[in-house]
Amino acid sequence: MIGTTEYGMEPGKFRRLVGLKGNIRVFCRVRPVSQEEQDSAADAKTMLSFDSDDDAVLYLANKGKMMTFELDKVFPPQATQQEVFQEVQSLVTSCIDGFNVCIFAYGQTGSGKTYTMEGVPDNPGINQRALRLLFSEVTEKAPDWDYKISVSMVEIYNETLRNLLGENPSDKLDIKMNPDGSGQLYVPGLTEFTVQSPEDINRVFELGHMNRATACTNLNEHSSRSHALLIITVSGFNSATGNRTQGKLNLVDLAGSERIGKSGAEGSRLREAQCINKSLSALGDVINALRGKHSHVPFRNSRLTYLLQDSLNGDSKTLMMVQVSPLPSNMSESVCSLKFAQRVRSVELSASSSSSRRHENSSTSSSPTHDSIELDSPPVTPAPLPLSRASSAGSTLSSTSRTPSSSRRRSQSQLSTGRLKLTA
Ligand SMILES: Nc1ncnc2c1ncn2[C@@H]1O[C@H](COP(=O)(O)OP(=O)(O)OP(=O)(O)O)[C@@H](O)[C@H]1O
Repeated sequence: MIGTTEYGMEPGKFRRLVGLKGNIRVFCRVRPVSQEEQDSAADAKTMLSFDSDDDAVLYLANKGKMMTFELDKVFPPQATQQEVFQEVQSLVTSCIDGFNVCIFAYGQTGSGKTYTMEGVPDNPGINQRALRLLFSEVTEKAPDWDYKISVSMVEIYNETLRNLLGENPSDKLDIKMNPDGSGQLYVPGLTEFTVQSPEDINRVFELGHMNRATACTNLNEHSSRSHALLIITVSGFNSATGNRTQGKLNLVDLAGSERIGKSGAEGSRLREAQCINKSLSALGDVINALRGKHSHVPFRNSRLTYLLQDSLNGDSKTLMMVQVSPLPSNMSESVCSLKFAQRVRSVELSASSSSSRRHENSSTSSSPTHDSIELDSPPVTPAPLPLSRASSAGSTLSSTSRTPSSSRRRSQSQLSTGRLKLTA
């Protein structure tokens, strides 16, 4: 039945889905029509509709045809920030158990990526809610475990990395292979802040926002054309057993995905669009190669995929939040985004049979039934605030612990030491 859905879902349904390791899940969020858009009657009528019986389906009326998109979850315009976060929070907290997690917001400019990830001051998005939840989880009393939460913020603009929590955010960062022969990658000079209080969380976001704004004349335009990454590392140490864990949560607000042809870009705009195209294509290629179990995964084809290498690999968990504008004038971009989302999701289906994918069963998640499914390139086109800065050795949070879910907890021999380490 087609109609605006009642927001909500079968309890526990997605809990099982997000528990799957090594898989990619695809959610879609449709942003509301703004007051301004409503006032301009020409572009106010949405072509999208929802299924009140199935919260994973989106319908789109396009050129007289009704297109159906099946995803893992569709959030209608009335979905709140809290409701969206509720559906991702078990993914977020799995990094306390040692998992690497990536959540990407993908979609054309103005489709709501930043609203979903960053949010607005009085209604924060996934980034802030995630950091607050992780902080409160690890500060819960539990014997024996001590945790450290450290945070980095990076922007990738025209294939250049900027250190948004650094003293000199204009400095360009590089990704390098560790010379110790460990095969690990690291980013020399990347700032990691140890979060020790809720106030630190506020400061992190204020500083990151201010540093992002300082190097550009128009923050909105600039943020549309760059990727913003919040990287949260949670390290645990059990003083009774000597076990160590380390998990990483990467929250990524991708650059706008509009196509170059449509935007008619020239000069520096064309270069920006080409860089965006390159990195979004590289992301698609990496997902394709990983799920197809290709012998070579082209992580090095873009800074974005190179930086996220250890969080896309192996038994990491990935969620793509595809953002869609409800306006008819954005329909062709919405179709492109949704088709890309379906392809990403169909790649996931190769990793577990459709009959088993709604049940937690890690053995199916890593045994693809197809060798490879082609994934096309996605469509393209002030002074710092004082903050408790981590030393290069990293300071631990005092008396922070939580009962570990020991069956899923992975021991690791090394803690991050102020440099972001990536497994090659
Ligand atoms: N779910 C929502 N509820 C209310 N307002 C929203 C929602 N999603 C987006 N908006 C508003 O729509 C506008 C565009 O959203 P946003 O800036 O997040 O888009 P974007 O995809 O990040 O764009 P860009 O790629 O240019 O950064 C903003 O004014 C934002 O506040």
